[in-house]
Amino acid sequence: MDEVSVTKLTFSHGPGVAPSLVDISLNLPTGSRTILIGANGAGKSTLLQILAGKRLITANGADVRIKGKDVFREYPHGVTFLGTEWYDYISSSPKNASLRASASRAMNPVVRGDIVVSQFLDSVGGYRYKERRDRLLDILDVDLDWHMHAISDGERRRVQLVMGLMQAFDVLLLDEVTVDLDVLVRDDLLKFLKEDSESRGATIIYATHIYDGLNDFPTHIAHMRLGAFVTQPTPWSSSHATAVATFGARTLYDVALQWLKDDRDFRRNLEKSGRKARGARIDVVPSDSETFYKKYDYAH
Ligand SMILES: Nc1ncnc2c1ncn2[C@@H]1O[C@H](COP(=O)(O)OP(=O)(O)OP(=O)(O)O)[C@@H](O)[C@H]1O
Repeated sequence: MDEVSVTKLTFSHGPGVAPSLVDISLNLPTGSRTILIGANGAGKSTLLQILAGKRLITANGADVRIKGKDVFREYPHGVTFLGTEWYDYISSSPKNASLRASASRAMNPVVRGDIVVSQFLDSVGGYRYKERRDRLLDILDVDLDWHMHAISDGERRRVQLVMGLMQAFDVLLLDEVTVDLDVLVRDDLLKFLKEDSESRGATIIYATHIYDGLNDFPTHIAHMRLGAFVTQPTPWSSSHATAVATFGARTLYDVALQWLKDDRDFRRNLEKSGRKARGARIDVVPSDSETFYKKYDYAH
């Protein structure tokens, strides 16, 4: 049985809004580590949020399962979603529903308040996972005596990651959260996640735009464009020869670059055939906003 399986998933963010995911299907084996690659807006976060049970889908024939369980009916234990919000970090397990609810109300003021990291981590159950928490404190180089209101964004992110990862997961849904980590901490974190996945058979899906230092991490890579897979999750090998044979490029970075160039060409072709274009506009008539702001521009 696949650890994660999705069949015929189409999802729109609202009535009348164009779908962000179109007829997605995927199957990921236990212990796999998949990198989702795609331009901004490709649908990576939406897919991860649906897998995390954070977005409801209408009954349109889609089937979304983790560990064999339908994520909308019987949410499986052991799934962790790490996004950019603090309350994302409380495990999706129903056991934590009340903690998640209070976290979503109270977390943002708390994490910027005058609370010491050790107390903060205990307040979200850190004492239950001491051994793993301590390992993460070392890896993420976090000082238990830091005051949450007096640390940098990157340091706050590190505390956030300790909190999110201290409970062992079976499936980790990771929506780019390493952007403000320094490269050494990021590298140590990726090593930890890889080792953790290998030793416990945990499955990871990771959406990112940072491919440096990631070549040895995934077991699979996938390419999303306009809410669909252009390349389904496909086994990845860090051997240059195998990567060239399968994907036509030597490194993950080169593969991603090629895929994103393909995406841009694809979009430009769509624009040529009538889709609304992006980028600078060569308007002859000034827009209403330009006329308005020019009129009240006292700087000149
Ligand atoms: N809350 C929302 N309401 C309406 N549309 C949304 C909402 N969130 C995302 N979308 C749209 O859904 C599409 C997919 O967005 P999504 O955030 O999943 O992309 P992504 O691949 O994660 O992008 P990025 O790399 O920028 O994070 C985009 O076209 C986006 O405009």
